[in-house]
Amino acid sequence: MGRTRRKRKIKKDRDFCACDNQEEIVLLNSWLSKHGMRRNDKLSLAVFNDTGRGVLTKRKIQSGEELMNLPLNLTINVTTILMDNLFCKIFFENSKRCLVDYKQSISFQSLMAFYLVFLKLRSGKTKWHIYLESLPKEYSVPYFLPNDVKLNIDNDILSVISKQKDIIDSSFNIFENILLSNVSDDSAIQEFKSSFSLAAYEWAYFTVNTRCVFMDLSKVVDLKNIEHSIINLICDNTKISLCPYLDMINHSPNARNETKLLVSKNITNVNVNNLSEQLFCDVHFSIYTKNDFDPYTQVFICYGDSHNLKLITEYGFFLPDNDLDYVSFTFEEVIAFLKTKSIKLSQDQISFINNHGLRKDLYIDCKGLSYNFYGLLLVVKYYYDQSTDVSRLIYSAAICSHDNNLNDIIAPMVRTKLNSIKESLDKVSNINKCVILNNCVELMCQYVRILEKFIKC
Ligand SMILES: C[S@@+](CC[C@H](N)C(=O)[O-])C[C@H]1O[C@@H](n2cnc3c(N)ncnc32)[C@H](O)[C@@H]1O
Repeated sequence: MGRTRRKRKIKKDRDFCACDNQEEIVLLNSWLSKHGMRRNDKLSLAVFNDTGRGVLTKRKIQSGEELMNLPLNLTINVTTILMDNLFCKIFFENSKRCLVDYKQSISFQSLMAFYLVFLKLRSGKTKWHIYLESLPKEYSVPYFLPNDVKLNIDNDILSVISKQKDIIDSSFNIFENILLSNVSDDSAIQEFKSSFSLAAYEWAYFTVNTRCVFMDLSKVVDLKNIEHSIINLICDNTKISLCPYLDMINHSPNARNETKLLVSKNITNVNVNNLSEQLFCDVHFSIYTKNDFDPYTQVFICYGDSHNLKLITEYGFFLPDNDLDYVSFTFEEVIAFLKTKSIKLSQDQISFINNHGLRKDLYIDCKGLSYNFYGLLLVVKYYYDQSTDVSRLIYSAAICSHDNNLNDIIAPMVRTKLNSIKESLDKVSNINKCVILNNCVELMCQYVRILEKFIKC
């Protein structure tokens, strides 16, 4: 094949379509360079067939290369919120003593989401406008599934959605109340008060959920002496940040990368009252890869070791053949099943189970029973067996965790779960598929494979 034909063939086989010419990306790129972002010049944005929008390298990247480097001022982090006086007025110009009444009552993620809704409403009046316009308009997490579709998806997925809903609803209510008791006559805050909605907050919550990166600023900023700051509202830590462009990189479980905070001047432990934009021009957030990437392939980072239940419910995507997937059972479910087989555990057995922490982490994965599930069943089967030392068996369970006698005890329960997942799959097969539902179906099929393999063993 000649050079030109080879080039043409490579182009034809490509699994992506460049998107650097789209208006919002052109604007994003020039906004980023204007504000001092330095990025590896091999990188550009593209839409990939399998993963959607992501980062492409046009030339070979080698392990150890920096992918990009952002001045702290170009990321939305805890200091950005603290320095935004108008936003802070929401809490300070208030008939309620917000810092006292709502002390440690919201997560930092919720506050970030509230701040994003505020920025979004301010549109062209803040420097973040172009960045916000480049964000996805919607997210493919099951949280957004219609209620009638939710009826037939797996319980594990439903339980995550319900926890997300609790957090979102309760923090939304707190922010609504804070806005109601705000007394500022600033027109921007007035406008925000009348337009703050659950739909906007949900979008912002999942923007933060799917795009934030870990960023520890505790060496640079003093986040301990915070009596009069809105950090008082936070019940967890503030170590997450939104990083434009860096948040365009998709996940691969095989990727390895590291981030660093590069501080060129002597900036340490700055008091939250002395923060200034200027100060942080000299602090940069850098990410470099520990992988090699071939020309015209996608550059990935790893968001952390994750099973598909987490990837689907928190990020809205699915990885095929994910060995980390498992089907979980609750202790109560197992006990109820044993009762149907006339197996009732004695008080001694229950105490042994509690003392050895065997009530939790009961699951089956592609390798079989989890360590705790194996241990629990050992207690069920051998606790009163004179010839067996259950404690010793549990400690050697990590090495020897296959015992058909144990698997047989719970086989009927596993079969019932398997059949119920299959029934749900049958029901959803009649519904028009969307990306979200497809992801849920993929996970349920993965559960079926895991349970079928267990029963066959
Ligand atoms: C940090 S953002 C990455 C950029 C994003 N694709 C975009 O267009 O803005 C994370 C989101 O990208 C998508 N994503 C990341 N890794 C993926 C993968 N391996 N396969 C499919 N989608 C992925 C998911 O929607 C996830 O919530």
